[in-house]
Amino acid sequence: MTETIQADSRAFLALNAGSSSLKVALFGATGDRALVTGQAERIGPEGVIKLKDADGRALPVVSGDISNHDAALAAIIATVRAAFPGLKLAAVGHRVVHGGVNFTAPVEVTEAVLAELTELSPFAPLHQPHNIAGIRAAMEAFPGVPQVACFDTAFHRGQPFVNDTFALPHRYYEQGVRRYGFHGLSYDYVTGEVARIAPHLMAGRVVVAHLGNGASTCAIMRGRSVASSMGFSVLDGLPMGTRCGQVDPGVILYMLEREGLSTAEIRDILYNKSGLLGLSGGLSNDMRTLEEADSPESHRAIDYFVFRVQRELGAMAAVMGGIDALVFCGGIGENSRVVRRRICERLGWMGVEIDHGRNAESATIISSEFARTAVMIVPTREELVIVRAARKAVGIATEAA
Ligand SMILES: Nc1ncnc2c1ncn2[C@@H]1O[C@H](COP(=O)(O)OP(=O)(O)O)[C@@H](O)[C@H]1O
Ligand SMILES: CC(=O)OP(=O)(O)O
Ligand SMILES: [Mg+2]
Repeated sequence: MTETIQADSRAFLALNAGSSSLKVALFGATGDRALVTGQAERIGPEGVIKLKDADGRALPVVSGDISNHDAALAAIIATVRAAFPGLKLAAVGHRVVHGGVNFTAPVEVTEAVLAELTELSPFAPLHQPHNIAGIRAAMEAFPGVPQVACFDTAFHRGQPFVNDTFALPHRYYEQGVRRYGFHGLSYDYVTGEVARIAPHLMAGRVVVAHLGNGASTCAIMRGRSVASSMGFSVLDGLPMGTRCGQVDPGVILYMLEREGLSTAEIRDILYNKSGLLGLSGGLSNDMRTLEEADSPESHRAIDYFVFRVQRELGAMAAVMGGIDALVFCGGIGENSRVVRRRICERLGWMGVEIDHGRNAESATIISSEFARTAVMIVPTREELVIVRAARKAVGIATEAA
């Protein structure tokens, strides 16, 4: 069946709790090939768990309950344990969405670190509590094994002040009310891949569109993040599965003053009831379902999504004075040919022109031969970035990708 991990070998587990998914990967001490990859997706009543070994064979799932993130995590750990009896881990790496001002690099988790991360939960309520629960669950399941937290915000921390701040009284900046940006583990991986596949492009101006259940864009100049569409919390920028993306703050005042809503009710609207779900009149937060529905409600949601991605990509190119490459990643960016095509059709003015055949095949390079701007698809591997950090934390050098 599955490849066996020898008793003396050291394995690394990566956990990545997204808003709609819980992704997992098991790696050996070296190499980029995972022994197991998989995920619980559409977490909720219709959720499913799929795990496969290095050869793509499905692992038998131990428990199918994935009505919430905790149940999904328990089922995933049980499944991995059953597939690798006697599994010994050298470290577990975790995606942690918010690292605030202080966490600018991966860190080994202690109770003090957990306390600080818990303080940041209100700014990423769909993620941070699951990230922290994942760390606690892994501490319990694998006692004594180092837990390494890897931050989505870290990749962006070197951004220039003008992209890092809001135009609020300066004391807010001092208090840590900043434009952090997220999806940094994904952008880190994509940056490495573009540098490997097309080094001349990474030496220039690259715009990445991470389009998943959460979505953001990032402007990357000579390999460094200089701007991102997400801000202080994971709400800003693009519309997402259930999150609103950019809204005029006056709308929040309207909800408070005119509608008399409580902060809990407003939080629920902004995080859970908006985005594709809200726009489609409650039809779905899932792009696959919306594409299949082909109804006025689904069109409304997809049209807005495409329009806002177009706007944000234009903004990212503008802050760099132009663009050399556009890269798609995330569940929608990697898989939805229709959304990619529709976005790219609106970006001809910035030299984007795709080859429809390559786009239909989801090829690595989908721009047409003579297009001024390269367009690429890079399936993101946040779990690999996490495992590389976990290996580093326990003193195993990671070979160059
Ligand atoms: N084949 C596909 N076509 C269109 N959308 C897809 C496809 N596969 C996945 N998606 C979309 O990707 C999104 C989930 O992205 P993902 O990056 O996995 O989520 P998360 O943000 O939870 O990590 C969902 O909206 C899903 O519908
Ligand atoms: C930061 C964020 O929105 O993450 P995800 O896309 O995994 O929900
Ligand atoms: Mg994700």
